[in-house]
Amino acid sequence: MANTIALTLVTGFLGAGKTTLINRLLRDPALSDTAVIVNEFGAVGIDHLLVEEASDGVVELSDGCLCCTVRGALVDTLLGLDERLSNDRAAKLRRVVIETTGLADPVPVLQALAAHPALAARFRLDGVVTLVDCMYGRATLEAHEEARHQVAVADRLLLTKTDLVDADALRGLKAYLAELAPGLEPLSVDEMDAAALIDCSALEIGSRAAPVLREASPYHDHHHDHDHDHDHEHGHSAAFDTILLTNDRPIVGSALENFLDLLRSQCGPHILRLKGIVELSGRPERPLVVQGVRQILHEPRYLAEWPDETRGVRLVIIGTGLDERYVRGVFAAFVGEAAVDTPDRTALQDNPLAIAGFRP
Ligand SMILES: Nc1nc2c(ncn2[C@@H]2O[C@H](COP(=O)(O)OP(=O)(O)OP(=O)(O)O)[C@@H](O)[C@H]2O)c(=O)[nH]1
Repeated sequence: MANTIALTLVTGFLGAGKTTLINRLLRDPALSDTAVIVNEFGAVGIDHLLVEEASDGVVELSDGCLCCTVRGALVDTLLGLDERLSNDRAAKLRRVVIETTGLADPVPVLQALAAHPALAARFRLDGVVTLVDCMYGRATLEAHEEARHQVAVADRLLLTKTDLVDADALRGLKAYLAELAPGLEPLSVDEMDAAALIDCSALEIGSRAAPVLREASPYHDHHHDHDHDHDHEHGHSAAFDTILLTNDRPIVGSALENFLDLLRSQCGPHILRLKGIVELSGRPERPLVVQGVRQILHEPRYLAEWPDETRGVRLVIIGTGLDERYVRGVFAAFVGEAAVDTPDRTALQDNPLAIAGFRP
């Protein structure tokens, strides 16, 4: 079975909409021959919980960022994919979609895939699909080299959140993207079926990635941080902090609202991404998914059911220059665990701004 499985790398900065696209892909009957590999960043895996069909066909690759520490794990996962899937899915397998973390530089991942003889014999790179968030795309691209690499090597550029910007902003972003990836016409992610969006077989594949691959040294000298709790600093353009906040009891809706509101007002410029699964005390049977990208909180939604046994509150905050002690102190206050030297919740809640949608 030589070289028959198409590989698609889905990339895009934090919060660009990768998981949303993956969920669309998984619902598309045209992709029943597809397996998805979801890469997690940081000490906690939330993404795989948000991938709705967390059953056969979805393989979680956790505890590291694909572009550095888990390249070996990716190779192993691809080579051992048959054992991870049902016989039926393995027999039908024609495509593998790899969702990278938002911070991943796709170049070393592509290098790892291209350089491995056993992989090269079984898989062919169909394309790199890069999602760009129309709200924050420009600022993100200007600030983060990884994001520019994601665009530079894209075979297909997909614009997300076009519904949140006006025509002028969209034109401006497209002009900027045309400088980074000349000749590549961005498509809106809503423009066609999910399967068609990721199918790059008609394009001249590899042509965009090739020069970047040639320029980059195959094993650039990373500072590897295998712990991955904080200081995700290994060749990325800046240090990224990840803070995991957990509490094993449900939280009151208004306390969650006020916590998030305070967090955004006090730490907003330092937050790149916030996501979590929350048990609200008024509605414990269904988990609330909280999503934030920079200062914007997206509409929270309830999942139909809990994806695993864990209850309570799980929130991940990824950012730069975050004051972890402050964030933990405020969280502890809102979940009722204030220590002596942390702020009092009543004082913190004295905040007139409320975020719609959190009350059950
Ligand atoms: N309005 C709007 N919201 C969107 C769109 N695409 C994604 N979102 C929302 O943006 C938030 C982040 O989307 P995700 O799909 O989780 O983004 P991601 O790229 O997987 O995020 P990371 O895994 O953190 O890198 C979610 O609340 C989505 O519902 C879009 O086209 N329009």
